[in-house]
Amino acid sequence: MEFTKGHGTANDFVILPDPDGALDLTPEKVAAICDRRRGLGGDGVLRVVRAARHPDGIALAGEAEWFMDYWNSDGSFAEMCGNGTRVFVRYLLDTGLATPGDGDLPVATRAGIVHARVAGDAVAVQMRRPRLYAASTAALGGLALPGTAVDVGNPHLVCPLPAGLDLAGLDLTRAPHVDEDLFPHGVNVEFTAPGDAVDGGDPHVLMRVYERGSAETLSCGTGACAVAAVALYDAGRETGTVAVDVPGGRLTVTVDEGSCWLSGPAVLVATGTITLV
Ligand SMILES: N[C@@H](CCC[C@H](N)C(=O)O)C(=O)O
Repeated sequence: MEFTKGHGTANDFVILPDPDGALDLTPEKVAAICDRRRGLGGDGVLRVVRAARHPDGIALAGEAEWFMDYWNSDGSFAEMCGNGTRVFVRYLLDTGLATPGDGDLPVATRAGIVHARVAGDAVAVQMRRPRLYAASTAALGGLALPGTAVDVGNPHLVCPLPAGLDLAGLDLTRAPHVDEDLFPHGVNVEFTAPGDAVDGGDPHVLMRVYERGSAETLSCGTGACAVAAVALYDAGRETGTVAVDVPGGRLTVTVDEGSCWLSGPAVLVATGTITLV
């Protein structure tokens, strides 16, 4: 079958077109596709299905033609993927499955409808406003790092590093330990440090992430939204724009009264065919 490879700030995905939902995709097949040695390699799979043809999308079919069926690289599902949605939109437009109309392009996801806007290399998606809901801790290599739990449609724990700890030096080859009662379905853990001042005086944050279901990735869009919401809260603000630098590049997050815009580059890099066994 056909595939396309794409990424958003080096968060990379294998895109599988399956308009009628006919593909027998299983966790094992997704894990095999995402294997970086034995497969194509990717942080996740984006299956492109008509909303009306997927059980998780059918209720949204009146609002969006396409459903982003997102899978993590270990074969698990997630409710939402910010960078994935941005790459998904790039794919819809480049392949002509959607046309850039006058308004925003709606995409159905497990976390509801997301609206997208394209400007040159950048794709921006409007998601729900992040909700800060609990204090918790991530344990990493003997360190106990306090953080804030944030719901962006999927779960996050944002842990600003104490002064003196080097973000680049963290060992993220293993999953941080988290409170399994607070996060019964797992959690994405973001570690942050303050960035240099940026023009306009908006907050600027450096971030690394250990993703549920995909281990360390070079970027996480929903994670950047969670990090931005915490940075604004810490600055005594409810709304504003935050530059979030991840190992794969820069994401810009604007939190307003009712939503959160995530913007950054989204590119397609290869197409080909694979045999799914
Ligand atoms: N990289 C994504 C998030 C993907 C889902 C996550 N691993 C989860 O299980 O919630 C993003 O860009 O948001």
